[in-house]
Amino acid sequence: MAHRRLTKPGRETKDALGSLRLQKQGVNMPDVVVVNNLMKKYGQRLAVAGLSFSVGPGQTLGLLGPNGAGKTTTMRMLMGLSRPSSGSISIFGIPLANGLKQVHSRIGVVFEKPNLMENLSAYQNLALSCKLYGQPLSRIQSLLERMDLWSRARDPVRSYSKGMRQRILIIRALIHEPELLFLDEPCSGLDPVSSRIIRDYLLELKRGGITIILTSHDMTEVDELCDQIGFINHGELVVMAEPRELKERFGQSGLKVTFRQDSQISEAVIAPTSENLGWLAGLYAENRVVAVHSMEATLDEIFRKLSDSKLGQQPSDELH
Ligand SMILES: Nc1ncnc2c1ncn2[C@@H]1O[C@H](COP(=O)(O)OP(=O)(O)OP(=O)(O)O)[C@@H](O)[C@H]1O
Repeated sequence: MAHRRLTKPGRETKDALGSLRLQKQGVNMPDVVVVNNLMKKYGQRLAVAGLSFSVGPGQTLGLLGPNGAGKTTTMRMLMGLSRPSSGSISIFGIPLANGLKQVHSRIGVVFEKPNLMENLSAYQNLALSCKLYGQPLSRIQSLLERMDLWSRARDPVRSYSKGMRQRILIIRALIHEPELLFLDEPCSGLDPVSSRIIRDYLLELKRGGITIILTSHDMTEVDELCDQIGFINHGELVVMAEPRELKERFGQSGLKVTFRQDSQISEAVIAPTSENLGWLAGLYAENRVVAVHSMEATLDEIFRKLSDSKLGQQPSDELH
């Protein structure tokens, strides 16, 4: 099933699709989320130390960082579940300090902990959400089919696996066709099949123009889904950039060289320095090269680099 455009009927063509068209034509649309100098203290502990960033319409931002970096604390403040110690958040141009009421119907939230009604079936859980948001029950079947769960729709949620629960949570967050979706580690601990179903669905939503903010430890997921990556360490935003830009700036591309050594085949991964290229030229001259493959820097490698505390303390204007 093709997911319907994630805006209220009637606004569909004018707002969301129109916005995307305008973006493509180079007309700047207002940011969906604007975060300014956001801080959160737990007693003396500074969990979030002054984050500022914005997310444009239709963008997917991934918040990355090591354990304890402040990602979930940031998400909880964005979701309106936790009050910032200082700083501000505005969503659709409306300050969150005024309460969630004005933006509630336009955002979808997937909490880090499943909070489904265990004794009810997936269908009943989703029917409750439909009633809450004034949505027709007819939406449920197509969403469950899309997430490959229709055959289990009448089973109680307590009999579901973790991956199935997660898919239900995502459907529930989308039942009212929000324009902005928050996901805290959407595929954490899921098998590749469940992760694939969820990621494919998120990619489909992206194509429909939804704005997404997610946290993740999975670099493949972030690389595939995110237009921007915000790397947080010690509660600070170390860098905010496109995945491609991160790889160019912080990654080290390399060459994998397969060559003959004595009567054996050996492999070496080398950085493209002049010394290494000289060594490679020598191998070519001796007709010992079997294959050379270029290797792109991975986000995993960059994650390790950025988690380094010294890099985390670089002045922000060098990195932003
Ligand atoms: N309710 C709380 N009370 C006290 N300290 C907290 C609370 N919640 C989080 N913290 C602290 O705030 C800091 C940031 O935690 P947070 O959960 O935001 O990190 P994270 O980046 O989401 O980590 P992870 O990747 O492990 O989920 C940590 O030092 C954590 O111990």
